[in-house]
Amino acid sequence: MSSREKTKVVLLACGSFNPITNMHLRMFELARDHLEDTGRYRVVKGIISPVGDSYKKKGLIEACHRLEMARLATQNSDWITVDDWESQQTEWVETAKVVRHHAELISSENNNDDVDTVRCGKRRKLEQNTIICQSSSYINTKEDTPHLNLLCGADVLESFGVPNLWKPEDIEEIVGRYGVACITRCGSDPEKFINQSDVLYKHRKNIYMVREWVTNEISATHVRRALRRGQSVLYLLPDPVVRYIQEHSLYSAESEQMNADAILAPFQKYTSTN
Ligand SMILES: Nc1ncnc2c1ncn2[C@@H]1O[C@H](COP(=O)(O)OP(=O)(O)OP(=O)(O)O)[C@@H](O)[C@H]1O
Ligand SMILES: NC(=O)c1ccc[n+]([C@@H]2O[C@H](COP(=O)(O)O)[C@@H](O)[C@H]2O)c1
Repeated sequence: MSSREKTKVVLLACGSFNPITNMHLRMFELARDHLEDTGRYRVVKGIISPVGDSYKKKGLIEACHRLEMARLATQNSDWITVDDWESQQTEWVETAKVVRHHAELISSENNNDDVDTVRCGKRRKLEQNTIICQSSSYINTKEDTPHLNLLCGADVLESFGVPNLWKPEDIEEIVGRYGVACITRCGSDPEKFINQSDVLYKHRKNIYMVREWVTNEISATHVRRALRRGQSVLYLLPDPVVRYIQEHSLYSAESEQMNADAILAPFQKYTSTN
C-alpha cells in the first residue's frame, strides 16, 4: 500500500498530565509504531489535551502549570502538540465532546485544504470526491481526512465499567465512531475487559491494543509522591519539566490535598441526574 493510500490518523490523549511523564510521551511512540506496522495507517499528529481544573481530581494542580509542562515536554517533537481548548472551558468537558471537537477541527482544516487545492488553479480532475493536483502529484480525497483515535492507557478503558463515570452513549461514540489506541498497563487485563463488555466487544475492531513489552509503571501519582518526599524524579520526566517543577515549587503535601473533599466532576454530573 503506498503512503498516499494509507489512512491518516491523529492520536488524541486526554488526561490529567499532573505532571506529564516520559511514559505519556512513550505512549504516542508506541501507538504510532503499532498503527504504522499494520501497513494501513500513517500517524500524522499527536495531540495532548490536559483536563481542566473543574475535573476536581485530588491533587490536580492548576491547568496553566500542567499545560506549560506538557509544552516543555513536547517542544522538540515534530509531531506531538499540546492543545489547551479542553482546559480553557469553564466546566469539565466529557471526553466524547473533546474527541468530537478535535474531529471537527481536523475535518474543517482538511476541507480548507481542499478549497486551497482547488483555488491554486492546479485542479485537473474532480472525480468521485477526488481532487488530483498533477503538478505536485498530491492526491486529496474526502477519505483523506485524518481519522481521530483516542489514545489511552488500559486503566482508562477499564474505567468505562465504573458506575456513573461514563455515559454509555459516550463510550459508544468514542469506540464506535472514532476508535481507541490502548496501551497495556501493569495490573490491567484489557482483552478480558473487552470480552466482558458488550459495547467494547461489538466495536473490538476499533480498539487497537498496543503492548508495552518493557513494562513501565511510571505514573504521575508515583512522581508526585517522590516529589513530596524530596526524592529525585530525574529520568522519569523530561529534564525541562523537572526544572519547571523545581522553579515553581510544584507538588507538595499541600497541593496533594487540592480537591480532597471535592467530588470528581463526572460523578457529580451523572450521579445527580440518576
Ligand atoms: N505507565 C503507563 N502505562 C500506560 N498508560 C499510561 C501510563 N501512565 C499514564 N498512562 C495513560 O496516560 C493517559 C493520561 O494519564 P493521566 O495523566 O490522566 O493519568 P496517570 O498518568 O495515570 O496519572 P495519575 O497517576 O495522576 O492517575 C491515560 O490514558 C493513562 O492511562
Ligand atoms: N465520562 C467521561 O467523559 C470521563 C470520565 C472519567 C474520566 N474522563 C477523562 O479521562 C481522563 C483521565 O482521567 P484520570 O486522570 O482521572 O485517569 C481525563 O481527561 C478525564 O476528563 C472522562
